[in-house]
Amino acid sequence: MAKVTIIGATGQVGSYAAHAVSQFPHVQEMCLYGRPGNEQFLDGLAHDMMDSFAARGTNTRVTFGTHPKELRGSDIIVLTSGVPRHPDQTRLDLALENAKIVRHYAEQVGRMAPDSILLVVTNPVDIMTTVALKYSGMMPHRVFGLGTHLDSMRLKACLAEFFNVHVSEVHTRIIGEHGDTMVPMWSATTIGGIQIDNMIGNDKLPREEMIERVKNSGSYIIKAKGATVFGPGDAIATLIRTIVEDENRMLTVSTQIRREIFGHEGVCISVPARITRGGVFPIGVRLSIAETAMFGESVKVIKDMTEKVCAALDAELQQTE
Ligand SMILES: NC(=O)c1ccc[n+]([C@@H]2O[C@H](COP(=O)([O-])OP(=O)(O)OC[C@H]3O[C@@H](n4cnc5c(N)ncnc54)[C@H](O)[C@@H]3O)[C@@H](O)[C@H]2O)c1
Ligand SMILES: O=C(O)C[C@H](O)C(=O)O
Repeated sequence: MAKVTIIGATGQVGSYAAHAVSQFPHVQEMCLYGRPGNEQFLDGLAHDMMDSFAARGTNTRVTFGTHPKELRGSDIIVLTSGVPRHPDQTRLDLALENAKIVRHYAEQVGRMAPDSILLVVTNPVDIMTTVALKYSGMMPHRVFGLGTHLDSMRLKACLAEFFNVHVSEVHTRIIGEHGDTMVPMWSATTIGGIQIDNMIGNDKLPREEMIERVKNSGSYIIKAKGATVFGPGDAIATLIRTIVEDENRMLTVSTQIRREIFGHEGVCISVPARITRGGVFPIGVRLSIAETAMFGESVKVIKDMTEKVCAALDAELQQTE
């Protein structure tokens, strides 16, 4: 049984994720957490969710609050607080502003629930995962980001459509940045268990266009309806279910990588990882030459921005001391 807390529960992604996660029988308590001043909204959200649970026959207890003590006893915390991008912005444009918000909550989590597992959703998610890891002081296997799990699902949907099969027949993953330098792992892509290069019709697969569609999916949806909600919310729910039910699945999430298995270190970036009730553990894999080069590019983009952001946060802290 688990207590799951959503920080940023008043937001679009936070509120939908809270509802989606509450359906799992192992989730005993769902705590809706937000900034002071948002109590009335959180109260309303809790009541609305309880009505839904009565209709669905869900037994999860809903609590809410804005005081850091609410974080105590959490097994899993999902951090969704932060500003979302406008259609003309990139995710990286949000880095400095959101890093301050993530640092604030990471410090609270580190103090109140250091043994929990912290899932970071706030964008740019890879950089925010490093910020959360640094300022929470938690163990690396206990802090991870949604990363390219959502992008992998988006590619999966494109491939299912192209080959006209059920999505569950498609296995694929995108590694690297949740952003423009993401790296499709065609070498790990199968349809009904058959390596994609062996599928008849594969020569007509518009690979470049598909990856462009995945890269632009977030901004396309934001332009059309203001925010991406169901995609990220259900991607979050899958990860939480994997942890609470100790499924030991191998998914692609942002986690701190180690030089000995990836040749790079000092960043959180998406790689295949084993996800259990005990945390998230990156798995070393052999990449093709092209994938290795693209992954190196992705590491560089994330590393440069992470260093800038952490330097700015440290400078700000020194000024206030
Ligand atoms: N990683 C992903 O795949 C993914 C997917 C969707 C959204 N996101 C990111 O999640 C974040 C939230 O998106 P959303 O659509 O729910 O936005 P939203 O505007 O609906 O919600 C923002 C939430 O953050 C809180 N917040 C905003 N500024 C704050 C501050 N200064 N201090 C404390 N809390 C603050 C708000 O109260 C609210 O709860 C954004 O950064 C967005 O880019 C990431
Ligand atoms: O694109 C965004 O800004 C939101 C999120 O990262 C997404 O990919 O849906």
